[in-house]
Amino acid sequence: MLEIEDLHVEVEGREVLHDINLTIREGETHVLMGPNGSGKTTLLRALMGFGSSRITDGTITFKGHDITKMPIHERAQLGIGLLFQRPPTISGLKLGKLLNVTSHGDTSHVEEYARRMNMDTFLERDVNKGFSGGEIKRSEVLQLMIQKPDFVMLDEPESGVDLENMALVGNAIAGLIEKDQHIISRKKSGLIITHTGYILDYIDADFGHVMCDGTFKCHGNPREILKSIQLKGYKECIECQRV
Ligand SMILES: Nc1ncnc2c1ncn2[C@@H]1O[C@H](COP(=O)(O)OP(=O)(O)OP(=O)(O)O)[C@@H](O)[C@H]1O
Repeated sequence: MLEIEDLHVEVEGREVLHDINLTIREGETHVLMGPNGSGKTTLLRALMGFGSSRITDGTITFKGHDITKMPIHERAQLGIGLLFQRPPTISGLKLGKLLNVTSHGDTSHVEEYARRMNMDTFLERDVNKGFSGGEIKRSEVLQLMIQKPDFVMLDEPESGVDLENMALVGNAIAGLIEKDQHIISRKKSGLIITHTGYILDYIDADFGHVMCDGTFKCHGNPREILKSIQLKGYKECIECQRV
């Protein structure tokens, strides 16, 4: 579904990502770990097409299309969705209106999904305005449930979410990437940034990757990598060099 080849990305004139190679097949879920400032969010923003993450070299292929220079809305139309780490507040745009626009005319599920995410009383509020950290994450997941992307990128979906709502968010994310379906019929793929690994209690991720200083340092079983980071820190990942 997604193929990244030799990607280099600049932010504000500084090369933040280099030599990024990654293949994500249909039905696979990958998790991305790494220390603060290593470039994880920059990668997701480059994959979504934000100009602030400027691609200087390499290619991104999605469903057989070269999307390296494609604008954001066309990538979204092709089936890429992003849950932001810190999404912007959109004053003057009601959440309900945004969901109706995102649903491309099929608004039948908007209220049902909003209720499921405990966001039905937020539909008349401006997007993210005054929302708590956990409410923002529930709102972002709700938007993805309506968008139904084939490839879902999630930037720290656990951050700011209390334990009770973590189950709600975690199960909704599992639904987004069809973890409730048998592996053979699963069509959706995901790339999830996590520091804590809490999301792994709700989705069985297939592959884990560690990013340090703007490039991948290790690939492997997500739970094994997480355990190693918990016990020995990222130093071990850098030395491991299992790339
Ligand atoms: N707009 C910007 N201007 C200058 N530097 C930036 C900008 N955006 C990102 N950076 C820098 O790029 C580097 C990578 O940032 P990025 O947000 O991708 O890291 P991250 O791995 O997602 O970190 P975290 O785990 O803390 O969220 C950091 O050094 C950051 O300061």
